[in-house]
Amino acid sequence: MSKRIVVKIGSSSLTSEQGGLNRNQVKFFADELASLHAEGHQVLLVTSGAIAAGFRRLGYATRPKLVHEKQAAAAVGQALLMQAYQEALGASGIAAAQILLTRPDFSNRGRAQNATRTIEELLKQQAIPIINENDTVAVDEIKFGENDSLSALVANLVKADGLYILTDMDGLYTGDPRKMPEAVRIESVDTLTEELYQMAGGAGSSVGTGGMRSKLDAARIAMRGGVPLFVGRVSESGDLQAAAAGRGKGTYFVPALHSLSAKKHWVGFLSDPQGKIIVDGGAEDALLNRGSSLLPAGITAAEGDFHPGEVVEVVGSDGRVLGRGISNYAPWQITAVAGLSTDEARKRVDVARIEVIHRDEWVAATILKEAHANE
Ligand SMILES: Nc1ncnc2c1ncn2[C@@H]1O[C@H](COP(=O)(O)OP(=O)(O)O)[C@@H](O)[C@H]1O
Ligand SMILES: N[C@@H](CCC(=O)OP(=O)(O)O)C(=O)O
Repeated sequence: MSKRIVVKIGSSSLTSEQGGLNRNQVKFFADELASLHAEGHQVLLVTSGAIAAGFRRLGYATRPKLVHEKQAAAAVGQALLMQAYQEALGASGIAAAQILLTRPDFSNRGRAQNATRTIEELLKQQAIPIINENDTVAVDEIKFGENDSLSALVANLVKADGLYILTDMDGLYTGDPRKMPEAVRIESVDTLTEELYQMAGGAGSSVGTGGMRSKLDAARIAMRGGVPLFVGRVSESGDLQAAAAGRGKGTYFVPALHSLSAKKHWVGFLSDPQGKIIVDGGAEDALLNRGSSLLPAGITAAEGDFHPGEVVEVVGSDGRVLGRGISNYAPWQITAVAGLSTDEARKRVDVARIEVIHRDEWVAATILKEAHANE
């Protein structure tokens, strides 16, 4: 059966500690991806390595530490990286497509939809989208730094059937095997516990960034999106196909069966609320206990500067956050109809939908907390 597969390859698998791209490794991974592609799967690649590939070419002796230096190194290395993938995938007749993303590309629904549409078209045309963070424009507050979380967000965005995070270690161990030789591999994980986080350490080499800790962060994102995840090593021909078939050298993370719709997932976990709507006790009960939409009658006020279609928090009369949803109204329209019956409201405002927040575009705070508790 054809699957949609996101593969993430870390800097440590593609570059050497002294800097520079290992073209043989790029060729090896490109061939692995081409094999999956030839089996009829839709393949997306999230690749790191721009900074590590570029710093020596730019004249730095070691991987730079300052943000603008890393950005400069990435600008050089990203071109080298893409050139190597183009060449290696081209040999199998596959077009390699570069996509550079930053955090707002996920939190802004319009941008997320645009990215999705482009990716869908590339997949339809049998290309392999090759994704990295847009390092030259990402500043501190919006930077992923490592690509593990980025790959999980991509997997959720495209509703992947699986995410494969490839690294230099064959899975998550009970401790960092570089420091604890007695550590043993964990074969499968269905709940992310504090204990697991204690076992996961930082990066294993000077070119890697997040270590196993950032891979667990990625697992948290992928699992709440319902995407199964594999973290492990692909070092011999056929390893990636084996991993995709459930026989990989690594750890499998199995998400809970139920998951939110893509839209609710975006509202709950990716969006950036732009304001607040304050509601009375009746609306609170309707939203939290009766699965209803938010109607004008239960609203007391709106705060913030948001536009219809943007996400807002819904707050009870005591200030507690009840959840968040997409507002179909601007704040002035809410003020005009707050407390009115639906019929009265219809006479005062011209809106696409009379529900201020539709139930399909609403996520209760309890669901968000539950998701965190299970992580
Ligand atoms: N509990 C653990 N199990 C396995 N590896 C671990 C663990 N804790 C820390 N690590 C380290 O994580 C490294 C992989 O992450 P990282 O260096 O960021 O690579 P990448 O560039 O592939 O993302 C391994 O080389 C290993 O040294
Ligand atoms: N965007 C950066 C990623 C940095 C990095 O090393 O990430 P990772 O391999 O996930 O630890 C780059 O391409 O260099």
